[in-house]
Amino acid sequence: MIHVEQAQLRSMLQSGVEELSLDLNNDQIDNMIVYLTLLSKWNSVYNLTAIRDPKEMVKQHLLDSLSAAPAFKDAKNILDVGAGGGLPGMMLAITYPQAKVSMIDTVSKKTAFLTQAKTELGLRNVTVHTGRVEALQVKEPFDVITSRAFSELANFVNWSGHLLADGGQFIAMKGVQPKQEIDSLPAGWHVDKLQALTVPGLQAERHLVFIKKTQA
Ligand SMILES: C[S@@+](CC[C@H](N)C(=O)[O-])C[C@H]1O[C@@H](n2cnc3c(N)ncnc32)[C@H](O)[C@@H]1O
Repeated sequence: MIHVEQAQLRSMLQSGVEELSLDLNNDQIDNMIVYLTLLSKWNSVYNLTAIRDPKEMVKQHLLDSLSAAPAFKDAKNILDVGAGGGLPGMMLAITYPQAKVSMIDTVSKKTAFLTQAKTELGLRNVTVHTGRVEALQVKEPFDVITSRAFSELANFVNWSGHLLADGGQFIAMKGVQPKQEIDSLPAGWHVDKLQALTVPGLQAERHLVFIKKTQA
């Protein structure tokens, strides 16, 4: 991306961030643009995302992920399952440097990109895992487990439930309100809250689904 285009992308991102009323400083916005540049560069070789136009990436990846960010403001230890090119995990790690953000994906070229981006962005709060989430074992369970464009809610909960701390929650990013998936949640889990999201520059429906363990 040439310099002029980067300035345009930055101003698009900045106005979206203002529309979302997010409290991000210039360094954080700059880091998001560095991430976007890396994603765009690696995408030509690694196929990290089908969206190739950087302006569409600002809307459909960066601002889409950032529209969910307020839901994570109190999280201390987040896992992004099926993080792919790092969405929403990278946006959360830049927005909340005080939180630990782990990302997992089965595809090693995607996690190689995430590891490189972590280094280039200087994100000390990021941990990257390669493999299936079902097989992941950690010492410290997560208080929030998230995913975007990952799987049906039942699979998400069944495959990652062992990683959730007591009192923790899943926050799934979905398009249209996933009524059927909610009805098919495994026993012992319930939807605590459903939230419609507005993404600057996008008309598409977006929802957050908050899922918690049902108390016995
Ligand atoms: C459609 S992509 C979404 C990527 C990213 N979250 C986004 O919104 O751009 C789903 C990702 O989940 C990963 N995946 C699929 N099954 C998985 C599993 N069992 N454990 C971890 N990652 C998985 C895939 O490799 C893929 O990168």
